[in-house]
Amino acid sequence: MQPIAISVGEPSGIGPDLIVSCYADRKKLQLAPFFVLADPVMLAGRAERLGIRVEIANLDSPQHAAATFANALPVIPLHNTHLDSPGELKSENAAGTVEAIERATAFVLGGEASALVTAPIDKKALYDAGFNHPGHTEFLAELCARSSGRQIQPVMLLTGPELSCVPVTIHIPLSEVVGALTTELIVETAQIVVRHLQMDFGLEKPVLAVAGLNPHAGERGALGMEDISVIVPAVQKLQGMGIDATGPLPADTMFHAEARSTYDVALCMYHDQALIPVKTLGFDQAVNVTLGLPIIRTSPDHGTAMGLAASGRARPDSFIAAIDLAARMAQSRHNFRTHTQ
Ligand SMILES: NC(=O)c1ccc[n+]([C@@H]2O[C@H](COP(=O)([O-])OP(=O)(O)OC[C@H]3O[C@@H](n4cnc5c(N)ncnc54)[C@H](O)[C@@H]3O)[C@@H](O)[C@H]2O)c1
Ligand SMILES: N[C@H](C(=O)O)[C@H](O)COP(=O)(O)O
Repeated sequence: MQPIAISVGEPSGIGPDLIVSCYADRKKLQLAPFFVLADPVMLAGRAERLGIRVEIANLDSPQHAAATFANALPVIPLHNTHLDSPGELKSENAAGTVEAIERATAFVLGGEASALVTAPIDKKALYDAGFNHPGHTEFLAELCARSSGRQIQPVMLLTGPELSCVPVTIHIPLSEVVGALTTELIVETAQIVVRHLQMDFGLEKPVLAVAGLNPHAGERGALGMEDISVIVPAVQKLQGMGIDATGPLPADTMFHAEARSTYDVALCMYHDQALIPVKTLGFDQAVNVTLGLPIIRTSPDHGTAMGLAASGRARPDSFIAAIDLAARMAQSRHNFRTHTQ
């Protein structure tokens, strides 16, 4: 397997802390080899602030990253510089943050890396600098579409040991959810989820639970019609395709332990319906995965946690889980392709 590419994320947040601390503990954690798209001076500065001894090797390409990994943290330097300003956003840093995502993605698309792990970005800081994508999920879809020349619908999966959820609508205001939710979108999202659960997670016949939108899944139309007019036809279509899907289920009672044991993934209608239960049950272990892309991409489930940058108090667990899951998914996809070709 090729090494994993990591984009540094927002340099003022905890991304750099997690990268250097995971590298320092790589043997104990048995991490798959990775390289980082980052400003090596900023990264070395953060390691020093944290009192972590890390040797950094600047590389031109990922070619020698796996061999280097045992002795030094392989870093492909950004063309843009990153100021080391923990906890303080700097507008000058935005260009390097976007560059890291773009170049790391290109290495995975080009086959020089097996998967992409993204450290968190501060979305508003990038919006203010002219970045016009809601988040990584949508940006990665555009980068992959540009490279493949075909339209890509990205799907966000948040997965933890106790629960996996997919929001059908992602980064949009709650007031726009009803307008964006269509039977076609639910069906297409579910199909992408099923395909990737088979290909990347080794599940032969995934079971989906589809959440309702309104209280009590609309109370038979008395508390909103979308459950009947939009979600029921989607579930029927999916069942007609042979997909094991049930719903719409009242969202308030589908996440308790016994309910969770009946499905592999909950298909939720909006961002917080999906992410609140996953992060509540496993904030330290859950991983954000983008499905629907030609590449594998994972990320920790948390954000930049600016207040913890350079403090030594950022928990690395979700970042470790993101690296581990990326490596397992890359292996699973490789096995799937080998067996189906
Ligand atoms: N993948 C991503 O790029 C990603 C994911 C989520 C949020 N974000 C962005 O991060 C920024 C901050 O978002 P937020 O404040 O809502 O969420 P956050 O996850 O950064 O922080 C929420 C709370 O959890 C704590 N926390 C987060 N990670 C932690 C860790 N590893 N160890 C210990 N405590 C931790 C924080 O200190 C804070 O109290 C926003 O701009 C948001 O868009 C980015
Ligand atoms: N919606 C995600 C969350 O709350 O964890 C997060 O914002 C990350 O989104 P991207 O991976 O698209 O940046």
